[in-house]
Amino acid sequence: MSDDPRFGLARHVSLPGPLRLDGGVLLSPVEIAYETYGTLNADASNAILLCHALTGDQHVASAHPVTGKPGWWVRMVGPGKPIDPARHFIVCANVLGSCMGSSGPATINPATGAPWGMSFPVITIRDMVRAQALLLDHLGIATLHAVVGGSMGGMQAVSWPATFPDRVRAAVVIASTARHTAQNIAFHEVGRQAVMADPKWRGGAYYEAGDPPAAGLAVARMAAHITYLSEAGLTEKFGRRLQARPDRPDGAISFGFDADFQIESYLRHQGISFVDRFDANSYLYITRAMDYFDLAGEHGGQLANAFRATKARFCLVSFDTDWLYPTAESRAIVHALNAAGAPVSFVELSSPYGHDAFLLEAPEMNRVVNGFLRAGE
Ligand SMILES: CC(=O)SCCNC(=O)CCNC(=O)[C@H](O)C(C)(C)COP(=O)(O)OP(=O)(O)OC[C@H]1O[C@@H](n2cnc3c(N)ncnc32)[C@H](O)[C@@H]1OP(=O)(O)O
Ligand SMILES: N[C@@H](CCO)C(=O)O
Repeated sequence: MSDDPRFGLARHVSLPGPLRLDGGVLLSPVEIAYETYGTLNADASNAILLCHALTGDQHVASAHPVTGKPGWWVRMVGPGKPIDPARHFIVCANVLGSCMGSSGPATINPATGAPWGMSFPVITIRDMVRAQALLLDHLGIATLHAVVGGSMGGMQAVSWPATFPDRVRAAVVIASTARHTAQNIAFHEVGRQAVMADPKWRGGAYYEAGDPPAAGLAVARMAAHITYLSEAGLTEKFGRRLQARPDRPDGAISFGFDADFQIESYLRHQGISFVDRFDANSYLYITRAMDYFDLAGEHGGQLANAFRATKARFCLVSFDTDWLYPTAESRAIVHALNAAGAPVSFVELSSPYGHDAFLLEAPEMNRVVNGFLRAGE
């Protein structure tokens, strides 16, 4: 860990709260693990809050402590990048319910001295946002220069001006939506049932045995990962090609149930590597939070109502091959912003990579985010 403010500083804070959750529970204390990059300027006007997606974390531009891989948005965050520690004070916090240091099912319930497990309260995207606001209070940041996020990070980004209309000047919402559809909920339910069907899940009380429901979580990730890709991307990357195996040097079909196709081997790899870095109960809680997300529902059934009180500028970005949160979902937000009279720019970008395109090299996305942020500086 470097003390150089241009690089990520890993921090953790235990805030007394209490935080009143949408489900009615008062959470106290509120543990938040977060990273900062750059320096807060004298009038605290250069803060950017980055919001991570479902399985992301605070390590946005620093190496992941388990996998050792570079942070999940090094393409967007860093010296000379659109979100630049030379200009911005960048904050990225592990969301409530996750497993990288913030309060969640794997953390200790102070009332019992044992991990919360499934007694952790059900949380919402708005609860995540409120926890982030507590962190900003702690950091002395009254108003954000911008809040930025993709996928579930975009749900938080679009919720921020709706929840705290005066605390954010700009929101960048990428590959996201203002609500989960029946199809979104359906895929999540398949994943949750895979976790719960694993006998090692034990009703969520697997921490002390040290033997988590890895098989169930891996299957959940495999199913979910398909939704992050596109048919064109899968065809280009794998097609119907067979996986090379030591027992089949001629590359012929094996007529069995091992991973014969490259796509099968790839998905198994994605599933197996995921369980090393993620907690199964957190997966249940966060997917549930996403399923409950319905910004219009939170505002009397009219999405435009969510934006009437804010003066924030908005930037919406979608990808043409994202069938998880297709462009129509971004357009619905744009229409609501127009109806509310909020300034918004919107672009649909072309990419063969589906939903996860926002995590990959996307020069156009960087150009759009850079231009939008600079216009407010
Ligand atoms: C947004 C956030 O907040 S962070 C969370 C985001 N991170 C993730 O979702 C991590 C998992 N997701 C991914 O890997 C996503 O596809 C991306 C977009 C992040 C990365 O995409 P890409 O760089 O194109 O990587 P790709 O999808 O090809 O996966 C590469 C991995 O598959 C492996 N792989 C590729 N082909 C095969 C195959 N036929 N058989 C087995 N493994 C394979 C590679 O060896 C590599 O393994 P490694 O990650 O252990 O090094
Ligand atoms: N692949 C990303 C985006 C999913 O929405 C993740 O796992 O968090």
